[in-house]
Amino acid sequence: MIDDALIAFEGVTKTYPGAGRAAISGLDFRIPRGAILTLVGPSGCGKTTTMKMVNRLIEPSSGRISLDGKDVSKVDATALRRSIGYVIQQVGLFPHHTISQNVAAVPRLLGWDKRRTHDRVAELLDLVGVPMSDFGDRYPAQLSGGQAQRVGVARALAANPDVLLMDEPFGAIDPITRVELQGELLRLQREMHKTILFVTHDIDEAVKMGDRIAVFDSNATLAQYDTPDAVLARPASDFVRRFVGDGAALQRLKLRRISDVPLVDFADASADAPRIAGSSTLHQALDALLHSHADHVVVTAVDGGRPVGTLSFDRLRLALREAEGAEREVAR
Ligand SMILES: Nc1ncnc2c1ncn2[C@@H]1O[C@H](COP(=O)(O)OP(=O)(O)OP(=O)(O)O)[C@@H](O)[C@H]1O
Repeated sequence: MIDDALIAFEGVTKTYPGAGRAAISGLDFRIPRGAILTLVGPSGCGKTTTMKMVNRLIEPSSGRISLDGKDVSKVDATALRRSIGYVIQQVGLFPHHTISQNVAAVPRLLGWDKRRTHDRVAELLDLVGVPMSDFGDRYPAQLSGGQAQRVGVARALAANPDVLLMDEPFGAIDPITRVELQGELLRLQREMHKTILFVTHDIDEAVKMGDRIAVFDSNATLAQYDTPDAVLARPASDFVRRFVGDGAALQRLKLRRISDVPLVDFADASADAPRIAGSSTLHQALDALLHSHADHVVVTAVDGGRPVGTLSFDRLRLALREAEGAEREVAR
């Protein structure tokens, strides 16, 4: 809902001093409260510039950015930055401070008392899977990249900000840990409902993490702002189509759960059909189908594994087409 936008860009352009062209131009978009917006695009298209204008690390050349209805250029920059969580790729932990001290940085600046700060740090370190009892007294150099990134997330959340800015937060992490961290952030977000601006150059990550995606093109403009499914199903331009690349249909299967699709009675299920939980994605169902000789999977209930129906390859394909049709109806 437009009225519930927490962050709004209106006609925002940034040209760096001496630069021949704008780093980003004519930006207009809104981020609904509690949503994750992923900013994606090729290197140098202006993603980081866009993000840094929200907490005024960079000032726009023209246009207006508002946060909860307030023009950010009218808010004290230090107070603004303390009210917004910020996570970057290189983590940026203070090397000579312990993990606990790092997470406590903003609460200290805000004048929280010792007890409150300690309890908050302990709560957050537990939440991100680097418990204070094991890690609190270590220094950043004594952590793995994945652990340091978790601490970076805890630090950004310390003062419970409404908004999180995340600039390629998992960009330097190995692929397995990266998938783990993505899953954990999504799990946290289901409880936290923060408004998150998440920069990535990886379209797969943008699709997985975003409630909405903003695709920037190499001309420093917004090429498409839409749901991940709509970007994959209906790229707004040749540029977006090329950027999305091959495999858009497969990607879309990752966005739907088996439980969203009407199932067929399991009475006729063949004995060698693979079994898969209804909470799995259609992509996982297809993977199971391709690994078996059966033409359907048996879908089981999340609690207890009781069979609740079957899903065939044809039904899976139909489900994707129907979803596309329904979206077109909504778009009209
Ligand atoms: N401080 C600066 N001074 C001058 N030009 C800059 C500055 N920061 C960025 N730029 C230029 O602005 C453009 C956008 O840069 P930005 O860092 O926002 O892109 P990006 O999409 O985040 O790129 P990447 O994915 O490579 O990090 C680039 O052409 C860059 O060279």
